[in-house]
Amino acid sequence: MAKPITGFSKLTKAQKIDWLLENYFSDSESARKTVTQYFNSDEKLQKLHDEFIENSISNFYLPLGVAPNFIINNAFYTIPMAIEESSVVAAASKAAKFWMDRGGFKANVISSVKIGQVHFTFSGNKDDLIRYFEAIKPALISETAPITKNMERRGGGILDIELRDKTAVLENYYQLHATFETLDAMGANFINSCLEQFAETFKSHAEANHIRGLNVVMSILSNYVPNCLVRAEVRCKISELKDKDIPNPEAFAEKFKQAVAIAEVEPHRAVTHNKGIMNGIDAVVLATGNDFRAVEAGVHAYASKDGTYTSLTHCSIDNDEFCFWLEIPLALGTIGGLTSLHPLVKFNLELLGKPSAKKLMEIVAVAGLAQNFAALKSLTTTGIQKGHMKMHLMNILNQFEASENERIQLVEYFKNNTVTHSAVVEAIEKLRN
Ligand SMILES: CC(C)(COP(=O)([O-])OP(=O)([O-])OC[C@H]1O[C@@H](n2cnc3c(N)ncnc32)[C@H](O)[C@@H]1OP(=O)([O-])[O-])[C@@H](O)C(=O)NCCC(=O)NCCSC(=O)C[C@@](C)(O)CC(=O)[O-]
Ligand SMILES: NC(=O)C1=CN([C@@H]2O[C@H](COP(=O)(O)OP(=O)(O)OC[C@H]3O[C@@H](n4cnc5c(N)ncnc54)[C@H](O)[C@@H]3O)[C@@H](O)[C@H]2O)C=CC1
Repeated sequence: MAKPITGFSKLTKAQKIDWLLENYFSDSESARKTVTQYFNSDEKLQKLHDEFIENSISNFYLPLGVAPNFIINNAFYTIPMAIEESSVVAAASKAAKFWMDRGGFKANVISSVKIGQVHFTFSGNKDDLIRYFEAIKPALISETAPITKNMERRGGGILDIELRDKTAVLENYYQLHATFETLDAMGANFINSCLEQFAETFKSHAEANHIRGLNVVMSILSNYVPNCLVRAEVRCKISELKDKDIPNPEAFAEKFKQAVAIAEVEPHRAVTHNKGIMNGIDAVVLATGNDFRAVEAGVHAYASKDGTYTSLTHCSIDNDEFCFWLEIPLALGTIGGLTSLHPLVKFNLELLGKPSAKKLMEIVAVAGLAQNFAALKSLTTTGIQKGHMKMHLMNILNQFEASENERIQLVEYFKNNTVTHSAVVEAIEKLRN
C-alpha cells in the first residue's frame, strides 16, 4: 500500500528510486534493473538530463528517426522526428519523395505575433479605467525597459498593449492584452516577465490616479497565437499525381478532396485527420526541443476558431491543378528553452541547417502537411492498415520475443500476406510448433 511522503524532493536520485521500489514493486530488483538500465554511462550527460526536470529517476527513450528528401522552398532537408508510433516516419518519407518529383513543398510565415495577458478585475467606472490606461501606457512600456532592451536591439519586443473590456462575459473582468515579437525565441519567459512588470506598474500607479478596486488575478502568455501563422502547400497538375499507387489521378484527386471536405464538416473525422497532421508536427517539435504542449493546445484552438472543430488542411482542384495546403499557428524557438542544452536537439537543429524560428515554423508545417498527405493517400487508396501494419509488424514480433531467424522468415511471409495481430500470432505459433 502506497504511503504519503514529506521531503521526497530533497532525497537523492538513488534514495528516490529506493523509496519507489520499496513501496510500489513486488519484484524490486527487476524493477531497479529496468529503471537503471536507461542511465547514461556518461555521468555529466546524465546529470544534464536529470536537471531538465524535477524528481527525475531515469531517462525515458523515444526513437529519433529521420525523413529524407524534403524539398521546401527549393532547398533539400532531412527532417528529424522523435516519435513512438510506427509508420509515421515512413509516411513522411514517402510523401517527401512523392512531392520531390513534383516541385516539392512551398511554405511561408504569414505573421509572427505572440500574445500575453494581464487578467484583472475592476469594480469602478469604466471610463475612469480607460483614462487611467491611456495615461499609464507609456510607463507600462518604459518600466519594462530592462527586460526588453536586448530583444529590442535585435528588432523584437512589445508591439502593443490594449485594454480589453470582458465584463460582458465575466463580471468586472478586464485584460491588458499585449502583443510581442520574440524573433528566434518561443518567448514564454520573455513575455511572462514583461507581463508581470506590466501588472506591477499597473497596480502601483493606480492609487495615485484615483483608481480603486483594481485586482490583478494573473499575468501569463497565451498559447493561442492565431497571428503567429504559417502556411505550407503542395500543388501540381492532376495528371502529374500518377504513380504506382495512383493509376487514375483524376479519380484520386477527387476522392482525396472529398476526404478533406469530410474533415472540414465532420468534427469526429476532423479530430482524427488533425491527429494525423500532429503525428508529423509533434515529432519535429519534440526533436527540436520545442514545447509540444503549447503547440498542441494552440493548434487545436485554431482548428475551432470559427466555432466548430474542423480540418487544418484544405484541398482544391482548379483548372486541372491539385492544391493541398495547411495553415496553422506555431510559436517555436530555435534559441532558448532546451535548444542549446539537449545535445540531440543541437544535433537536430544542425541537421536542419540551424534554422531561424521562422524557417523552423515552415519545416514543421511541411512535416504536418506531408504526414496528412501520406495518411489520406493511404486511406483513399489501399486503406490505412496495409502500410501501418507492415511497419507495426516489428512491434508485434518484439512482443513475442521472436528470434532473428523467426523475424527473417516472418518478414518474408508478410511481404505477401496481410499483417493483422492475429495473423502474426498464428504465423509465429505455426513456426514454433
Ligand atoms: C507506411 C507506408 C509509407 C508504406 O508505403 P509503401 O508503399 O509500402 O512503401 P514502399 O516500401 O513502396 O517505400 C516507398 C517509400 O516510403 C518510405 N518508406 C517505406 N517503408 C519505410 C521504412 N520501413 N522506413 C522508412 N521509410 C519507409 C520511403 O521513403 C520509401 O522510399 P525508399 O526509402 O525506399 O526510397 C504507407 O503505407 C503510408 O504512408 N501509410 C500511411 C501511414 C500513416 O499515416 N501512419 C500514421 C499512423 S496512423 C495515424 O495515426 C493517423 C491516421 C491515419 O489515423 C490519420 C488519419 O486518419 O488521417
Ligand atoms: N505556457 C507556456 O507555453 C509556457 C512555456 N514555458 C517554457 O518557456 C520556454 C521558452 O521560453 P523562451 O522565453 O523562449 O526561452 P528562454 O527563457 O530560454 O529565453 C530565450 C532568450 O534568448 C535571448 N535571445 C538571444 N538571441 C535571440 C534571438 N535571436 N531571438 C530571440 N531571443 C533571443 C532572449 O533574451 C530570450 O529571452 C520553453 O521551455 C517553454 O516550455 C514557460 C512558461 C509558460
